Amino acid sequence: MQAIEADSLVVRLGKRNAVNGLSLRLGHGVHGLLGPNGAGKTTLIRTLATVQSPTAGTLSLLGTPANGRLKAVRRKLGYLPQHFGYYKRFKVREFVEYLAWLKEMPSARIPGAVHTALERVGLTDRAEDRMKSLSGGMVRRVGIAQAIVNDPEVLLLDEPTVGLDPAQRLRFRELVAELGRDSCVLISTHLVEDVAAACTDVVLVNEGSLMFQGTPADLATAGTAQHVGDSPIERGYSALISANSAGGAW
Ligand SMILES: Nc1ncnc2c1ncn2[C@@H]1O[C@H](COP(=O)(O)OP(=O)(O)OP(=O)(O)O)[C@@H](O)[C@H]1O
Repeated sequence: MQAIEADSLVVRLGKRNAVNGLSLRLGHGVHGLLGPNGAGKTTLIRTLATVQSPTAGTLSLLGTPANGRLKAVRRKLGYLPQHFGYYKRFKVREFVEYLAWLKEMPSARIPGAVHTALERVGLTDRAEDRMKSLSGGMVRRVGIAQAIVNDPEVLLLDEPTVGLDPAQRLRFRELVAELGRDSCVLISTHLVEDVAAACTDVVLVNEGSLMFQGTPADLATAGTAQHVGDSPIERGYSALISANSAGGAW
C-alpha cells in the first residue's frame, strides 16, 4: 500500500477538467509537484487533502478509500492551502492550537505539539505575538507549523516557500527532508531549484494530466542546451512541458 493512490482521477471545475484522468502513487519521501500556471496542481492537492471531491476516478489515502467517512484519515493529514486564511487577532500559539484542536488532537498533547511545530519553523520567539503583526513569510511559516502539528503521515503543501527568505528556504528544505523520512510529503512549487535541492521525486503535471514522475536527475536528462532554463533540471522541465503543450507563449 502506498500513502496516496489515485486512479484515473477527474476533477471538473466549471467547464473544464482541472484534473483530467490522473493516476498517481506516492509513498514515503519528498515529492515535488511541478507544472505551469493552470496545470491543476492546486486542484490536485485540494483533492488529495479531501477538500475537493473528485468527479470521477478513485482515491485512496493511507489505505482508506477517500469517498466515505473521512474523519479518521483527515486526522493523519497535514495541509497548507495556497491561500491560507487566518484570524488576525489570534496569537500565533493560539492559532496553531486552534488548528490542532480542529484536527481533533487529544487536548493533553496540543501544547507540546504546538511548541514543537513552532520550534521547527523557527517561530518560538513570536509565539505570543498576534498573527496580524507577522510578515508574509512568517505567516507562511505559521501555515507550515499548523500543517505539521499533528505529525501527519501525508503532508500536502501548496507553494510553501512563497515569501520565505533564503535562510528560511534552506531551513524549510532541511525540515521537509526530515519529515519525508517517514511520511509522504507533496510540495507544489514553481521553484524548480527547490525541487532539485529538497525532493526525492518529481511529479510533473500539465493540463490536468501526469506528464512525468521520476527523480530530479531523471528530469534533468530530458533537457538539452536548446531548452529554456538556468539549470539542467529547469531545462528538463521546459523540454517536457514544451513537448506536451499546445503552445500559448506570450
Ligand atoms: N473555482 C474554479 N472554477 C472554474 N475553474 C477553475 C476553478 N479553480 C481553478 N479552475 C481552473 O482549473 C485549472 C487548474 O487550476 P489550478 O489552480 O488547479 O492550477 P495550478 O496548477 O495550481 O495553477 P497555478 O500554478 O497558477 O497556481 C485552471 O484552468 C483553472 O482556471
